[in-house]
Amino acid sequence: MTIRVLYGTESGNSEMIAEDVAIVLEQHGTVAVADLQDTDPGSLSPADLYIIICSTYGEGELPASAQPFVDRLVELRPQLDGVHYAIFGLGDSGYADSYSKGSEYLAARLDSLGAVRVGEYGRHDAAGFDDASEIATEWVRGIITVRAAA
Ligand SMILES: Cc1cc2nc3c(=O)[nH]c(=O)nc-3n(C[C@H](O)[C@H](O)[C@H](O)COP(=O)(O)O)c2cc1C
Repeated sequence: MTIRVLYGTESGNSEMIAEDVAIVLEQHGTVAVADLQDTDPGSLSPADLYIIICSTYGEGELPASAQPFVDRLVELRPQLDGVHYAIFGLGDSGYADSYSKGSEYLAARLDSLGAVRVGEYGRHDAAGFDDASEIATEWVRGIITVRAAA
């Protein structure tokens, strides 16, 4: 199994978080980090575990680097039964009507194709004072615990 950390970003925060999360995950196996825009939705495999880090932009939209992945996902509609993923959404609750909607949209598309979400939905709210990296690395340790117990 490879743990594949996929990020969708507009201004780079999710990429930084993906790199930090990958350092934690490297203690648990083989890890590969990739931008969602370089990922083929048809390549998602039940043999791997996907850790998705994705922000929200515009008014509840996907960030630029996640958009082509989701467009392809909607077009191809690959069968994702048995594909396990965990997701961490970066957002800002100051955008009250669209808080974290971009990552939620991505998760909903994966779910609709049969993928199985693992563990808690991770979140970082830029309106608060929490350090995104600390929140995300703690969250991903929880994901590993949940997977190990499965
Ligand atoms: C122009 C702009 C629009 C944004 N729109 C939203 C939004 O609708 N909902 C939300 O939860 N966060 C929104 N955000 C906050 C971003 O998701 C947050 O800053 C995040 O950390 C950016 O991560 P990234 O650099 O990986 O794209 C917006 C930020 C900017 C600058």
